[in-house]
Amino acid sequence: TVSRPMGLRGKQQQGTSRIPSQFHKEERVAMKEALKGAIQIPTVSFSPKESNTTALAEFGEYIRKVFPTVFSTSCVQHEVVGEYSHLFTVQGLDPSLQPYMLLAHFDVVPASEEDWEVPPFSGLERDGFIYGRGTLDNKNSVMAILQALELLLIRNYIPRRSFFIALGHDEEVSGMNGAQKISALLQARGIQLAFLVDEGSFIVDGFIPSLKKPFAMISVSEKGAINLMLQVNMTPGHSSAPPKETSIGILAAAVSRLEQAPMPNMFGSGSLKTTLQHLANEFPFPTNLILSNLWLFQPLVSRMMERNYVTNAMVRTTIALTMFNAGVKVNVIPSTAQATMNIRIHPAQTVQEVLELVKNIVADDRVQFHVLSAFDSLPVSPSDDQALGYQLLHQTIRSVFPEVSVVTPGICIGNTDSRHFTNLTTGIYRFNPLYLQPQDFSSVHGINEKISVQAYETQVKFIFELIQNADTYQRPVSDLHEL
Ligand SMILES: CCCCCCCC/C=C\CCCCCCCC(=O)NCC(=O)O
Ligand SMILES: [Zn+2]
Ligand SMILES: [Zn+2]
Repeated sequence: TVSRPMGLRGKQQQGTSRIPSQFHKEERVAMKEALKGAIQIPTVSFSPKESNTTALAEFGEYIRKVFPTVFSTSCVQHEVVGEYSHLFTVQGLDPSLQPYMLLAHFDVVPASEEDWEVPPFSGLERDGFIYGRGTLDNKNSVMAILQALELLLIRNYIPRRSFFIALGHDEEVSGMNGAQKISALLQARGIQLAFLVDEGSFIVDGFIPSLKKPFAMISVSEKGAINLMLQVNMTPGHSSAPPKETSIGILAAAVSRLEQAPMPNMFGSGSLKTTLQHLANEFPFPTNLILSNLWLFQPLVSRMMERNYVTNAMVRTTIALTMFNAGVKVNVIPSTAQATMNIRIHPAQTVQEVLELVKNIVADDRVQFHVLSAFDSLPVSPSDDQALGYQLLHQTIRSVFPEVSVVTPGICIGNTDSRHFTNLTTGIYRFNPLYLQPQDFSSVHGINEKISVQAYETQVKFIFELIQNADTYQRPVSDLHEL
């Protein structure tokens, strides 16, 4: 079924006139140049303790320079939180309306220069694309949110509904110093949010071979995670007379067992089932019938989902080996070997259950387990007709991307700063108004990350529209009758 945004009637609210999302040539040039400048600042998070703080501070100066109206308009207050993160409070005209939040982050993962076609912090434009680390994850959102607000304020728009813009500086390494502190600050002020919009999902295109049309997936939850370090200690010694087993060999065998034994397929108890049911009619025969009758074909579909990395990540807990350390010299048998892995937990499992499974697969008492950090999957946000945030996104997708016929709830396989805001709202939505194809997904944390100039302009337009839609929302007629 293709659900329609039932809660919204698209009618103008008295006193607020609609501003068309049309930008003239000079504005469009300025907005892409502003994004390029943001990409050129290497705001890299290396680890929770190591980031490029000079660049983080420079980024703060940069946004002041390119968005002067945001920083000088009286209805917008700006605060720096946790040294480098930014919180903007945009005061709306109607205090009876519950505020919402637009969330994004401007730190990025490292990028090694030699692998890229263009230098990753150059922000170079080539063939209609702006290249660089952060063009999709997530400086595009940071800049588009501020750009949309700048353009609205220049046009003398005064919002009716208050909203916050929160820009985190350490999302790629936990968000503890940025998003978490912003959340605590707002909680101390007694703020509750109507909803929140963050990065995390897209208009997805080409991830399922027989589905030819792109669809918008709004992630209403995200997977849990464990950062786990395995360690083996053995007696060190001379490499000329090695023991039968070394710390490296024991650990390598343990992690190999983990790679060879995937966690169970949880398709039957996950939200991917709901997502596919929403999409069933978009598939050709016989897939449409198969997806409409999951009671019968669930085993078949759950196996189909395992065929590519992304849909596989949606049906099970995944384990990625990301760091491996041992040894200091070629003729010295090391005492210690360490392997660190990043586990993403399917919502149908808990941290404890997954740790038990991992221990049973390793099945070697010489391997020590050190949990570096862990959290369960996030609560599922509402996506029904009454869910304001979901319906506003739905409405805005329909108007900005009229060619997209299906909007569906889904799960985010990555983690986002939004998980720090569960104390402020039950309506957490992860959606980037951009098309994403498998090769784009590979570039996120990978090489040659890029955004088309046209896609970035559309992202600005989307936020420009979303802010105005949040001001013109009217409760459904059925609700009003009940009053
Ligand atoms: C039928 C379903 C097909 C679905 C295809 C899904 C396509 C992929 C959509 C979203 C990709 C997830 C992006 C994740 C962004 C996470 C941001 C991030 O890097 N956070 C840090 C971290 O997770 O470590
Ligand atoms: Zn991100
Ligand atoms: Zn990221």
